Amino acid sequence: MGGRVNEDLIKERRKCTFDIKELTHIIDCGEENTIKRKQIDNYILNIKELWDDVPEEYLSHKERYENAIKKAFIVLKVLRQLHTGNIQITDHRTPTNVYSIQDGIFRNVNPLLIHIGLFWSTIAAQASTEQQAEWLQPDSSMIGTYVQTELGHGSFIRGIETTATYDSTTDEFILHTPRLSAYKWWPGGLGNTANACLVMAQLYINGTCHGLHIFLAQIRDFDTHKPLPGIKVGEIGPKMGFNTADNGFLGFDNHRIPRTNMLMKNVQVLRDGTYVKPKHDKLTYGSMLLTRVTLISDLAYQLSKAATIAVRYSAVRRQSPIKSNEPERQILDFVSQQHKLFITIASSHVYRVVGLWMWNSHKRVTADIHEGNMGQLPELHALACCLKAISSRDASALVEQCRLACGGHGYMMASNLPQIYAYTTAAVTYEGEYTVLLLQTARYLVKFWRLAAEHKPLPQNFAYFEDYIKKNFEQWRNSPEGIIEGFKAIVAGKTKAAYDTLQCNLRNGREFEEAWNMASVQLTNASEYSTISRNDIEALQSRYEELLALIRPNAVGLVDAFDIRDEVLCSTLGAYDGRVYERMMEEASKSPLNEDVVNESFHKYIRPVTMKNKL
Ligand SMILES: CCCCCCC/C=C/C(=O)SCCNC(=O)CCNC(=O)[C@H](O)C(C)(C)COP(=O)(O)OP(=O)(O)OC[C@H]1O[C@@H](n2cnc3c(N)ncnc32)[C@H](O)[C@@H]1OP(=O)(O)O
Ligand SMILES: Cc1cc2nc3c(=O)[nH]c(=O)nc-3n(C[C@H](O)[C@H](O)[C@H](O)COP(=O)(O)OP(=O)(O)OC[C@H]3O[C@@H](n4cnc5c(N)ncnc54)[C@H](O)[C@@H]3O)c2cc1C
Repeated sequence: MGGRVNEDLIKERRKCTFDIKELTHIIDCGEENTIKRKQIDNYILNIKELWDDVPEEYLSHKERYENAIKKAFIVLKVLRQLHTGNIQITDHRTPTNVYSIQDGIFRNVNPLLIHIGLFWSTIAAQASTEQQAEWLQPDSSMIGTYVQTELGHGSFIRGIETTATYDSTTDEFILHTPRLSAYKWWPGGLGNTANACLVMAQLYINGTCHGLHIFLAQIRDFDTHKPLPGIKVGEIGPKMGFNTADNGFLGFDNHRIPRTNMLMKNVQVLRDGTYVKPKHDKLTYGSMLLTRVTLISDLAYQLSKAATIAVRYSAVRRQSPIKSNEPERQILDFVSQQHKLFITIASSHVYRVVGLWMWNSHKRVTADIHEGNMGQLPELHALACCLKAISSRDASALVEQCRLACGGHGYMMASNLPQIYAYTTAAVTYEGEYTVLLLQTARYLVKFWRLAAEHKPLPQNFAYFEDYIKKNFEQWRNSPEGIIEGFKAIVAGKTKAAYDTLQCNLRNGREFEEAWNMASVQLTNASEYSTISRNDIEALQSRYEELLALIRPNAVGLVDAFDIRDEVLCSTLGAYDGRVYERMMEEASKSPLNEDVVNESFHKYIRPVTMKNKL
């Protein structure tokens, strides 16, 4: 859409006091990544078949999938070319959003998300060298997915019922779904797209269960795409979001796969049925750990999209004068609006930085694991659980806050805020449900509290538990260091309270698991435990209001620095030029209900009633 940029946005951009490009480069982790991202964007923007004229909301469930899968394979081809061809990408999984353009292409989810994001990465991390050489061929016919959750078992994966029984006479595993609750349910791309999958199943050898292991199974014929004999597979139906992801169900009726299809890097089953244990029990859960880490950066990016839309709109939208004799003000001038939006910008930066830090920690810990050192794995797991849970919960709450901050227009699908919310809130549940993951972190903290309470040596990271017990915490100081100290006190106090409740439940004769369950609200809830006083809170509040006023002139600059193209934002409210009302009218004109001046339903249903009364 051509035309002038909105006057208010022009003024906002003139007010900005910092170098927007410099911040963009920081966000992209270096100017070279910004250049790379823009190269990819421009390349992909020129592929016409990837860009729709008709908003996907007007398509049926089936049409949406068909449109998305068409695009997914064009994108897959481009990604392969990028890796081998003229634009070199060195580390495509760094969380710098070099592929953020995909959000614009799909406005929803790439049906190959799990194929690219989980299937290949799990093989790369958990298959033996020989298996990788065979399966990770660039011209492989496999389109895969990650099949773990069952109709009856999501969070508690030890309860998974699908079995893989070793048959030494044929050197095969027999995959079986014993009952309805054991049907696999949810995996992305399983419904229609995948012809292969990684299945999490209970391994049985000679009647002994060895727990959960991962197996590669072909489920559809590579040529005809028909389900193989013994496979029942399909799509699970419409969801709140993720509607282009063809999430599916899957049942096995004694389906045989070769023994060598178990992922055997960390654990092996030999030809004679000998089971060779892994070095750590939970290495099989490695893909979940990696995805949790990756998600933090993705959620930061979703926040930056929502903030860009809501801040630009708030600079353009004028509503109510502040003083009665003045013209209507930009809604961005209302301090309550600033409070809603600036926290979103800040949170995006926080989760971007912490996501990158976690990404690097994951790389470091994985390298240690390759050397046989598992020492850092529990801490990484505890951090990943907590940060995945908190970032997804914060991101969905803040995206919703941005939607509300755009008033009624934020409720329009054309604002793209409802879609960003539907996408973001799914992450609270998948890849480890919020409460369940918080309880994993609580389990880790309580272990160290127990050491502190028993005056046993603590690792350096937990020295503050001892400080709390010895009341060594300094008086509250209004400074970044003071805030960190305050947080440490809160963690220590909260852990102590939960631990005390747990002990009390145990003293009252409860079994540990039951005592844990009774303490679980305390284990997941925070309280105030620091030495902060009422005066400190008042000082913090006024500092916060000062900061809102300081950020105000830079608000548009800050979101411009996220450098998200209009084609990715897909929003009538958030485009760079701020021509909100023109875009809204243009989008409305695409509604099929505007195709005919008089809709045929008038003649069929309305007129017979309204005119009958007149006759
Ligand atoms: C690329 C982007 C893609 C985005 C789209 C993603 C689409 C979505 C995909 C999915 O959702 S896939 C399915 C994901 N499912 C889950 O995340 C299930 C969540 N549940 C669990 O992870 C586990 O059941 C549990 C809650 C961690 C409990 O596991 P389990 O019952 O086996 O454990 P316990 O016997 O209680 O032992 C806990 C023990 O194990 C340690 N631990 C647990 N997980 C890990 C891990 N991943 N890595 C390392 N260690 C782990 C934990 O610390 C405990 O240790 P101890 O305290 O006993 O020392
Ligand atoms: C969009 C989407 C995509 C997905 N993609 C995939 C995929 O590709 N592959 C795949 O295998 N799976 C996938 N999943 C499934 C996902 O991993 C599960 O939904 C998730 O792990 C939660 O399990 P559940 O749905 O069974 O919830 P439940 O475990 O039944 O949880 C329901 C409630 O019970 C509570 N609860 C459960 N256990 C405890 C406990 N121990 N203590 C306290 N409270 C508890 C939870 O907090 C929650 O409030 C996807 C899910 C979604 C929504």
